[in-house]
Amino acid sequence: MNVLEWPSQSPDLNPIENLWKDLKTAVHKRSPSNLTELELFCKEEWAKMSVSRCANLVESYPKRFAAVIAAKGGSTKYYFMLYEYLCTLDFSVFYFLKIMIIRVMYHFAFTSQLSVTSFPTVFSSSKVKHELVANYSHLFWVQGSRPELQPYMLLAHTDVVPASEDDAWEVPPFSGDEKDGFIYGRGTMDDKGSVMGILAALEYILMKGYTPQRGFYIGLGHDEEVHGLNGAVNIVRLLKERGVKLLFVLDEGSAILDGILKGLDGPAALIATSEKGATVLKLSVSMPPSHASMPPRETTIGILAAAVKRLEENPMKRLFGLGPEGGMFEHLAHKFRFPLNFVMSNLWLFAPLIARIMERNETTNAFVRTTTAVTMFNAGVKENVIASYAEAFVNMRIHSAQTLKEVHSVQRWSTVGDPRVKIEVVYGFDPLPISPYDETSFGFQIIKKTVLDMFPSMIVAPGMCIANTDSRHFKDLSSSIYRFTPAIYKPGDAQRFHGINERTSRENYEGMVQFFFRLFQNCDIKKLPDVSLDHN
Ligand SMILES: CCCCCCCCCCCCCCCC(=O)N[C@@H](Cc1ccccc1)C(=O)O
Repeated sequence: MNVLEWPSQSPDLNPIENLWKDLKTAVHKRSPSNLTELELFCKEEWAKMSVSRCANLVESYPKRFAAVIAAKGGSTKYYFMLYEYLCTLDFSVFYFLKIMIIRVMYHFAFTSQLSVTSFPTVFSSSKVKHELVANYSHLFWVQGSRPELQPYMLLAHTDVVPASEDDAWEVPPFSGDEKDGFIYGRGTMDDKGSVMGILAALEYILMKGYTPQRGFYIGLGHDEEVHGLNGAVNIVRLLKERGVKLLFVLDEGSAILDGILKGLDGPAALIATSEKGATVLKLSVSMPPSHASMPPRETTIGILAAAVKRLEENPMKRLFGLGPEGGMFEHLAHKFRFPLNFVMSNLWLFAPLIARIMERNETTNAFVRTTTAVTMFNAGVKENVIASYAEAFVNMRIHSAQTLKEVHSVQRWSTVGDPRVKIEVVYGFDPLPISPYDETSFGFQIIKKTVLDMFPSMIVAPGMCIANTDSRHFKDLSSSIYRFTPAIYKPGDAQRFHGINERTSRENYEGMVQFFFRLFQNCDIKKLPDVSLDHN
């Protein structure tokens, strides 16, 4: 028998993928509540698979071949049917499986479709070297005509958090549908918009025959939403092995805010010069299980629930003004309406007052303190058994004026405050260093100039990223790391990140392409006013 080479992760060529889909649908409908049930339901549903279903799938082979050949090896309707289905799965036992499969599929769509059809010049230009890192991340090197100039790097990521249609999206989250001038879909803001914006700008500048003087890298991670430990970390490792040092790095993490900061006249472009630290703590309580008819005075669930409640009722202390957000508000002060302009210019006096106002809103509260979010709570196996084990996960984002060590000790000794609650650190890292933003900082000034080229009257100020980005892995390659996407966000938009109805306006997307197109050229300017070109 002649055994042909077979692309194992090509869902449109492998009908077995459809059977996996059938199996998952059937098991999902039965809602297994633990691993034993999951295994049992899988076996039972697998045994029910009909011979005719298998025969039909095998018969579809010739059509699949024809479709793949017609798509020149690209994706076909068989792939997309399966993909669409996967996007409808909810958060359940399939959560991790789903992330993994969706990631593989996105990669598949990305490499096979985008490269050939959407960005032909990028992928065929002799100036561009493209390589896959850790199988799914992309590293581009765009050769400059002056190798003596230090390169810079743009970052974005192709992976996304899950989205469920059950969550009442206005359009299906993976449709990419356009409605009222907005492109909807998971990833449009975080962070496929940037991926497409950067590549479209590169395609365009190459098509125009522009040869950049300063070489640059583009890194597109595939696992930012799960820490970037394979994508960004391996890109950094490769660059380190090659002895690369970067003039500056630009990633997602802040934007142009319009109407979000109350009292500010007009939109402000906030170029984040740092990002918060983070830690996840696992709290757990154990005790022997017992019969629900003879409950102990306190249960694992009750003890843990009380600890979690204490965490929510005792937020970390206010630190407003002691980190880079202080500089941000001082820069913006003169653009606030009276009396806020006076208040903001005198943070040394008014910071505690402003902090109290800002903490009332969940977005601005993130600038005031280390935040505490209880994100997962698991306990119990049966409704008439006292749970022997309860666990909760607490996600904290650490304010720049605090350290990881300090946060851990506060939680351990004062807030949780119950020795029966075991506290384990799942992971943690300190707030990131503050990148320079004075007149001699090339990266900051070039990003600012590019914003001003597009929006001449825009307020531009250093900002702070309240979440985390892949750029944190690059701190050994550059001391100038900035987080900024040239998109305009209005009230309500912050909630679309990881939420429902994620979308980008046509203008924002076009602005993104324009921004990177101009940035590529601005990085070639000979001299900043009174600055040396290669300052880092
Ligand atoms: C003053 C008002 C500010 C309003 C902010 C408006 C939004 C500005 C853009 C924000 C972009 C945020 C980008 C976030 C990327 C992201 O989600 N990263 C993830 C990374 C991560 C993954 C797993 C565990 C820890 C960390 C995250 O931070 O959760």
